Amino acid sequence: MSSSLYDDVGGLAGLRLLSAAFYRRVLADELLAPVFADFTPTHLDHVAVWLAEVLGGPADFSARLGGHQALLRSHLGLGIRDEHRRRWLDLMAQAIDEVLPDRSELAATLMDYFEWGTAIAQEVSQDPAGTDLGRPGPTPRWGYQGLVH
Ligand code: HEM
Repeated sequence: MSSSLYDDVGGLAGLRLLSAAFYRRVLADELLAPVFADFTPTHLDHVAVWLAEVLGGPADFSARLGGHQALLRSHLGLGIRDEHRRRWLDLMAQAIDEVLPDRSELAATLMDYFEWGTAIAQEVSQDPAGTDLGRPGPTPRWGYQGLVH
């Protein structure tokens, strides 16, 4: 109960498995594959490192991958539509089901984060590449009670 989401998903190894299960689905999906046309395997690893930081693990995305600012910038210009976001969430729910321990509170909490985070990604994606995002603040942290900060 007092453990972090990071521990409960199995740390970075668990998040890599989740990321791989998710992108296997994304790249086979006719709606999302074109959005991810520039996908590279580093993307998979970067998503795992981002999630580790958000879920209470090491702050490596901030330390070596550009932090919150870089995460937001990755989505500029993508023009994500509602149906893209819904499909993204469907595929993530399937990936969670496939690779994470069978714990409904953990899955529900992760999906709360993904509902919140995908809305931000969609909003940012309407702005063109190169838009100045100002100072977005530190990487958000998510726990069993929702947004920590
Ligand atoms: C909580 C929600 C999300 C998280 C945590 C997330 C995470 C990330 C991360 C970490 C990157 C950078 C990858 C890298 O550095 O290589 C990225 C890029 C990207 N994201 Fe997201 N993302 C989210 C939502 C979405 C949604 C809803 C879409 C579209 C439906 C999307 C589409 C993309 C695309 C197309 C890229 C660039 C791909 C590439 O560089 O090959 N993301 N995302």
